[in-house]
Amino acid sequence: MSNPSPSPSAAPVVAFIGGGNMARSLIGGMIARGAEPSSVRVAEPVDALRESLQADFGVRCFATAEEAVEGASVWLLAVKPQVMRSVCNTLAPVAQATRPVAISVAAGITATQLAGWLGGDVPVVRAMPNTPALLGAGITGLYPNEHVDKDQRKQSGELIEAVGPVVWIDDEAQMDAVTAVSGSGPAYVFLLAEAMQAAGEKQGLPAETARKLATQTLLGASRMLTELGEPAAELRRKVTSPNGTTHAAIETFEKGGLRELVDRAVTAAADRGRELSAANGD
Ligand SMILES: NC(=O)C1=CN([C@@H]2O[C@H](COP(=O)(O)OP(=O)(O)OC[C@H]3O[C@@H](n4cnc5c(N)ncnc54)[C@H](O)[C@@H]3O)[C@@H](O)[C@H]2O)C=CC1
Ligand SMILES: O=C(O)[C@@H]1CCC=N1
Repeated sequence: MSNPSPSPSAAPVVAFIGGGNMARSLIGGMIARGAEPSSVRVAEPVDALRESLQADFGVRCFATAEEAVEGASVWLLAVKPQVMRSVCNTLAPVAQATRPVAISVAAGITATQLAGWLGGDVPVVRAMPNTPALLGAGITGLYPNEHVDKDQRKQSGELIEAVGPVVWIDDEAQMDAVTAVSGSGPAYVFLLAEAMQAAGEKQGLPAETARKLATQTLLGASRMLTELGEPAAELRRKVTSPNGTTHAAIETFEKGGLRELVDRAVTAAADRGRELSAANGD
């Protein structure tokens, strides 16, 4: 009997350079959504990380970037910004010979820096995903440089869409704002969860009860935000009875300067992105 399904070889071979937290989230999301493990190759120097990626997802892992990129038309650069330059320099001869599209998730490192470090004129897509990608619930900002053609743009978008929606950014300078809002954003929510749990415990709740109440509340509120299509301010208004309990809490947040504090935190993250770029040179 003939097999009508398309051959797995139709999917591009993707080489991840770096197999840490972000790569794990992306790989986990891709595999859970049907990517063929044999089409994913990972370079990761840490033995334990290679072993766990191989065991958890069935992907092929290598100790060096040069081995991982063999036969890959898409490279996903997922190392720390501080080591990106040396990793790209190592791969430059292969990039020039094989002309892959290089997708970088590194905060702050610009497309011009990446293309230059890879030997010049390389198609580069800057991507800023976030760790909920692991559950297919990520959001990713994407910026293509001038060497990315229509097919590569489509291919990059489809690859990342496996782990959540994408937004294309026209002005690369805005990638630092994307990083500060959604790239780092999950950590802000986790901090809020920690604070709500601790406050609940201080009010006398057992730790596990406080954790359940805080986390399920964040889940439910996030679902309302994403599924009901109502503005956050309107949803907040509906919880807040005049002179009720929520009113007392919200007034405390407002008087304590929560909005200004969030603004300062997001500005600090965006500034740090720009510093990372400057610190790593041309
Ligand atoms: N963690 C997050 O929420 C997000 C991270 N990012 C970006 O993702 C990148 C990676 O961040 P994380 O995954 O959090 O860091 P991580 O430290 O968990 O992962 C980086 C991995 O790269 C490996 N590595 C170091 N040198 C290497 C080399 N020469 N070849 C191959 N692998 C090498 C390290 O052993 C490490 O496992 C960063 O550039 C960061 O800006 C972007 C969006 C969100
Ligand atoms: O903290 C960082 O620098 C990375 C980029 C966005 C999330 N984590």
